[in-house]
Amino acid sequence: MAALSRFLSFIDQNAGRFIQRLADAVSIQSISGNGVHRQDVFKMALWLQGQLDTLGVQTKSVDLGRHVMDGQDLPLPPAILGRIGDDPKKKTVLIYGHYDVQPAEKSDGWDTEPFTLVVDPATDRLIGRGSTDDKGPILGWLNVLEAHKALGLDLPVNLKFCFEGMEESGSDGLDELITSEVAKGKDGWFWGVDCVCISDNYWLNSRTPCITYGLRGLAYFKLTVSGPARDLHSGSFGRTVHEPMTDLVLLMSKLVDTNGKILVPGVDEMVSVASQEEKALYAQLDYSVADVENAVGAPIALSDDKVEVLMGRMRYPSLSLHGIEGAFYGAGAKTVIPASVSGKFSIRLVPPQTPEAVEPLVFAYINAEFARLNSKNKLKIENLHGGKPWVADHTHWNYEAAKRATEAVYKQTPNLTREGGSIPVTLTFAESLGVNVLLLPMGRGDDGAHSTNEKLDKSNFIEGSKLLGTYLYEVGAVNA
Ligand SMILES: NCC(=O)N[C@@H](Cc1c[nH]cn1)C(=O)O
Ligand SMILES: [Zn+2]
Ligand SMILES: [Zn+2]
Repeated sequence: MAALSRFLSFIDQNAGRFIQRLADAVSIQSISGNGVHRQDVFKMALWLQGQLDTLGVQTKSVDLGRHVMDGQDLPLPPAILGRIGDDPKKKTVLIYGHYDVQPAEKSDGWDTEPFTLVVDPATDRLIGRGSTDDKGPILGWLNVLEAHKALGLDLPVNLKFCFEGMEESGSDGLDELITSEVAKGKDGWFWGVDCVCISDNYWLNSRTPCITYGLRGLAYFKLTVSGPARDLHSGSFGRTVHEPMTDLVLLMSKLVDTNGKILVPGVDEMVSVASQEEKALYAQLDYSVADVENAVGAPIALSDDKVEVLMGRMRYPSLSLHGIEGAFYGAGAKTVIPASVSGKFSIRLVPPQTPEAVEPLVFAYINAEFARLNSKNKLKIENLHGGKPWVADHTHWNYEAAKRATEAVYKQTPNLTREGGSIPVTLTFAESLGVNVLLLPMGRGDDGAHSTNEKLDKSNFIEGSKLLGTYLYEVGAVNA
């Protein structure tokens, strides 16, 4: 049997063990967004490095220094770099993924314990935090490596790996590592890379695989309004002082309208209007308004027009309000006037927008709106983190290889998409290595990444592992 067929059979035969390995990974609470779980992120890094070592990958754990998060000085989780194979006749593919996850508590509304992988026998879903974002895809690469090692097969390409533990919280330290390695030339870890593959996004729906050539960028803001020296009794001080929460809610209400239009002057206007030709590309995609409503679990799409909905996700910027720190949110009816409250919101950016171009518009607008309130409270605006949008050449051989692999595994033509989310390091790889970057997702559009009951369908994990391996064979066969 040819190498590829043996690889594919091995994945099917070992599905049970692969799911158990995913359960082991999910059980490590590698939440990067707070200090409480930082040691778990380190534990996850060690676990991942151990797996790669066992599978014959030469690895190194790179210390990325320290950073301050919510006033706490914390060690940054390491980048786990790896390489296997150095045959000059073969192409070299760089794989990126992240081993950190978003926070999750059962009380958020999960039906099961978030860090215990549950295999639902009724739906064949693998439910748990990180199952689809991004532990499932990372383990897909481990499955490919294990199959080749166990079968004594040579990999069709040389592989390099870069796995980070801070993606969900701004990728601190990673850009510096990549640029310093690139500056070392032939001695750098990324020397000789021909293309990059990232599996860290989702199909548009739950039936059609896709390959992705664009990501939105991000500018994340924190808006703090403070007044009294301490929290106040609303009976004693209501209507006697300027209340921070009132000011903050008024400011937050002026950022975006209920149809998604961004109200910060100049932000929406930076983006060109789509031509009829471009709209035709969105019309071709296998997608419907029902797909978005199914993914979010309610009939709340902003438009009945599929093209408008798709462009809202892929082609236009969006502004979302995320939360208010310091506000009363518990059960009961506490009659407090909070002394200081911070609103969090972010803008997803598309070309030609950049965080640097958008930030002054946001600051100027909010300062002007705050001045109109004639409040004696104090306002502070911070830009917490951000990243530029990215668009790739989808006619490149890297995309052609991914398309052939998808057709071979799924017997379907993939949707060619731009993703609404952000992976800031993508642009760093594209610019500093000067090579083509491809996004090859494993999970479906209804996986609920970042949400409650996050899942990866078993078939997506298993067929997705086959896809990643088949893609490597297709790259190995390219003559460019
Ligand atoms: N799977 C990619 C992803 O979820 N990226 C995050 C990145 C991010 C930035 N700040 C917080 N998270 C995203 O929200 O798009
Ligand atoms: Zn991710
Ligand atoms: Zn994520």
